Amino acid sequence: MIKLLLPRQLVARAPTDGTESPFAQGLTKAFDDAYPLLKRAALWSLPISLFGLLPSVFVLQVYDRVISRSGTATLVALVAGIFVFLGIEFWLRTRRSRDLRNAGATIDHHVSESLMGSMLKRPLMALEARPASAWFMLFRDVGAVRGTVTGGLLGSIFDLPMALFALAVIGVVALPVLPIVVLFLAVMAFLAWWWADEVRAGRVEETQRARDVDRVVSEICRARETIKTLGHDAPVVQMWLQAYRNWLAESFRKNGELETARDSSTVLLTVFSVLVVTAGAVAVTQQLMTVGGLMAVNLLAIKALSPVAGMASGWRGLARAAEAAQRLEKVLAEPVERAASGVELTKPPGLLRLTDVSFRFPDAPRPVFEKLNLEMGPVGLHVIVGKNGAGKSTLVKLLGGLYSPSEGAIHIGGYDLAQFSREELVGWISCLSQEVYWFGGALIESLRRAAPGQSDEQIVSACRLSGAHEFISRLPQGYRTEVGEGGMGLSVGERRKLALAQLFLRKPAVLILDEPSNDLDYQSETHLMTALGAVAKRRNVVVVTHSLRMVSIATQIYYVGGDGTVQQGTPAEMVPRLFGVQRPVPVPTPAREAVASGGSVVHLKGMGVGT
Ligand SMILES: Nc1ncnc2c1ncn2[C@@H]1O[C@H](COP(=O)(O)OP(=O)(O)OP(=O)(O)O)[C@@H](O)[C@H]1O
Repeated sequence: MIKLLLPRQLVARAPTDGTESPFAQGLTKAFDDAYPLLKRAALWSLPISLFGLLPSVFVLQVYDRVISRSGTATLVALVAGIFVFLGIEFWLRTRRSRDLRNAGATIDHHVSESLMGSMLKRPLMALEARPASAWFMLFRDVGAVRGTVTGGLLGSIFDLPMALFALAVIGVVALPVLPIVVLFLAVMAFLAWWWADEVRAGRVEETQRARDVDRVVSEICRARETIKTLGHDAPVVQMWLQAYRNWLAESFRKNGELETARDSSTVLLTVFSVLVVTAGAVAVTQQLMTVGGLMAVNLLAIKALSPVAGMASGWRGLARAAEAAQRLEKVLAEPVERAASGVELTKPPGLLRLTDVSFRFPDAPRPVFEKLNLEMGPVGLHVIVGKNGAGKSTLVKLLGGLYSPSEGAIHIGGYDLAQFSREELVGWISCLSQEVYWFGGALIESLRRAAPGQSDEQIVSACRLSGAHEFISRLPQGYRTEVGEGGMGLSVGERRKLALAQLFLRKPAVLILDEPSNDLDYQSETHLMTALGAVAKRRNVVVVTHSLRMVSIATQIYYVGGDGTVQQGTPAEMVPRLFGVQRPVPVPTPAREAVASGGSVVHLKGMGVGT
């Protein structure tokens, strides 16, 4: 019954398009789990509906038995009785509210969990396809869907039996006015349907425009520093105002319609009361009904009309929820990355091999790479260089298994990357992307999150290697320092050093770093070169860089041409050609020592980079 009453859009099974996402149907499953609670809430509603009629019965009895017959004892009994019943009604209402709250929480929890899983488990390219604000708004949609069971609409649906009971009682105590009540009920139901044009048309223009405002605000918030630095306030305010005014105009129009509907129903209800009293008075004078019946019918008529009026005002929330639900169902059905194979394999050597690899972004006019054949590793410092936009980051995302080749295959130590899940790969190949995001919280905890189970000593060693230990030691709370959201309170270079430490802690076979010396000062870059040179003696280190110093200590250089090709050679061969200098830059002493000594064994001991 409840399934029939609930909006069909919210419980309908979405077409799966043959996708295998474990999160598809997340919404339907959430509603299925909440269903027993909703069913029980509906059952509580039946006695609540009956108890809802008590005040009118009380009024009827007071007028007909107490006032006309001076029955004080009857009045005492009636008052005592109504208080008992009101107590029971209160208890029933709290039970129903609790069930509805739990149903709402169940839906919220399940859908949020599915959405979070679906977002984090999808391939990087699919993740990048939506801006951060779009993801954020999807999480807000969950609240709109939850609102269908915790909001007023379901309550109105549950109260519909009360309307029928009220009509039945009116039929008994005030039959002459029943036709007027039924007529008004029909008029109100028709108006409710008429006003629900948003639901019928399946469009919620206002909601869409509100989402546009949210998107613009979110972008402005993220770019606040850039806006301030470039003094872009005026154009940004214009951009926001345009979106805001669009929304306001639509909201104004919608609210105008709603207010007209509300005002009309208020006036109609007054007209209705006047008609009922008039017809009732005539009926009383003709002794067709009692004065008590006349007084009671006013209360009963309100009970009969209020669920219908409630449904009329609930349409808007329903329209929003239906739109949100459709969007969520579509997103949850989108494919995610493969699940873990479940087969435990020993960590392979870090030899990366690309065989006939081509890669093209969807809808891009030309491929970024075509029939690429390369080998890197299993140890050494492999430096990728090339002009902006040539495809360096794309190449390292392919090497890290974050992008899948359009054609060809990439192997690590003989295993095709395509067969592994992200969780499996991350232990073998760890990447540090160009943009580092640092989660807030105590430094030591955030560092440990990268590689659970590591001792404090191992964490400190990794920080020494990445160069983070020096600045952490200067902080009054040291490793216990609480950092704000997004690493607030740390410099960009400090965040990069922390992220590097996390990478070292994982002890992968391949370390991939996209422009790691960005934001680092001369000494820090020297330290990084020393560390990477040391690690590269035992592991495969792949670095994208524009730094000639970093290039100079490479084992091999890979030049991404931007025409789909990659050329490789030693620094002695490539540096003069690519950088216009005769020989590689002299390597700074510490870095040279590290490279020469196989990573300064003393330096590396216990630093989380041993095999
Ligand atoms: N998600 C994407 N969708 C479509 N095209 C993309 C996407 N990401 C990058 N590109 C395009 O692919 C090409 C290679 O981009 P990539 O980021 O790999 O360059 P890059 O060599 O790392 O550049 P930079 O040195 O500026 O970081 C560029 O032309 C870029 O515009």
